[in-house]
Amino acid sequence: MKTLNDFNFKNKKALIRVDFNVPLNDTFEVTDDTRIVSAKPTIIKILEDGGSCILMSHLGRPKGVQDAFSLRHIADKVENILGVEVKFVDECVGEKAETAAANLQPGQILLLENLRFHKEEEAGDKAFAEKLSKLGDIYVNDAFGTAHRAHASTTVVAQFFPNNKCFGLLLAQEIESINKVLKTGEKPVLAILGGAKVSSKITIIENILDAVDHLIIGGGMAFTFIKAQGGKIGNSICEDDKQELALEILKKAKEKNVQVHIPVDVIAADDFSNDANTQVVDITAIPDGWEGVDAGPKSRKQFHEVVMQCKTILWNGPLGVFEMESFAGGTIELGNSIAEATKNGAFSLVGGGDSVAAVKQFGFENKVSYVSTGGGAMLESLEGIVLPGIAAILE
Ligand SMILES: Nc1ncnc2c1ncn2[C@@H]1O[C@H](COP(=O)(O)OP(=O)(O)O)[C@@H](O)[C@H]1O
Ligand SMILES: O=C(OP(=O)(O)O)[C@H](O)COP(=O)(O)O
Repeated sequence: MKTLNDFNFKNKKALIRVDFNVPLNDTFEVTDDTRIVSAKPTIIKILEDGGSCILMSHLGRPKGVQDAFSLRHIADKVENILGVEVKFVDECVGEKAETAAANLQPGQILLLENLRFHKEEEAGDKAFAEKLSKLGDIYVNDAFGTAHRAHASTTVVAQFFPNNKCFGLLLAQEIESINKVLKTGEKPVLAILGGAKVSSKITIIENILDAVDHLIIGGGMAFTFIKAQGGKIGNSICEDDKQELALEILKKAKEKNVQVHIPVDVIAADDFSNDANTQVVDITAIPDGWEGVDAGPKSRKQFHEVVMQCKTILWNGPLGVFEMESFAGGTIELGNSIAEATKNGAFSLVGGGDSVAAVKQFGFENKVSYVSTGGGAMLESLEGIVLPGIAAILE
């Protein structure tokens, strides 16, 4: 696996795919700069070698050229974080971009305009990728968050650098942390899957059964499993067409000696609002008109005990509707348990858009071993798929 450290960038132009798809507010300020900060080590290493950096990224999902999605909005923020002047060019291919890249001197940084202003980017167009490739001498992919997309800049462009392509430090670190869970994780290994996207996560459960000793199925995910086993779930969220698969997963887990932990009690609410009436009920007997919105006290205790026994912990998906203060308790307690286990030496990996938001909101960011910069990308990796952006470097 070629990484940045296998190259010396002296007098070389690095064409770096970063994922600067960061959230912006109404006045175009970056509200979460994690992805920019995470790309810094790669950029600095190249500059310190005596090379220059051409940064390319998408931002959002624009339809054609839309100023609201211009990377110009984040250029100052990038400059600020890197501590080096960032030149911006309002194109990513063609004469203007090529001239700007050609004029770049060692130690300088150029930020290209949003790749998705060209439909060829998402189409994985070869001619477009070739135009991008003209800008640099060495291709570096450091965009883990977009590694599950087979786009021109993440995948196709690599073929124009057969001997001059490598992973950036962030991407290498992300791969390593996923491997720590799936391949080399110290036992017992625990996966905690919560949240709401049952259909997109249920395939992940199947895939990771070989890698884990314990599995916690919490949050909105739990109800499909409870209903499939004959429990009464009231108005709780459920994906009826996945019930059979849920039973199959429980059967497979048993065959593979994976211990599955599903909440035994829940906080049920009579309305999907922060000030709904609530009661703690058995998860298999939720009254009609009520829905499970957070883990109950017995479940929290049960999960704490499981977490504390495990040496490798993967967490994706909150245990309740954490966006509402009244239903954040289960997620916070789980975060505390994982923080405590990590302090005692466990390796913990958290990923997923909402899970990472929860981790940051409740201050666990520095108390877990690794917070992934990818949502979809991390989930797809856990399904055992070699992501196209990663495969393109390995080929
Ligand atoms: N019991 C529940 N009922 C309804 N929604 C839930 C429940 N538990 C968690 N959720 C919701 O799940 C969402 C996050 O799920 P998901 O998108 O699968 O997680 P991630 O983005 O971390 O992968 C949150 O918005 C949260 O409110
Ligand atoms: O934010 C991203 O993905 P994520 O929301 O799954 O973490 C990536 O930048 C990919 O963006 P896309 O889902 O528009 O291809």
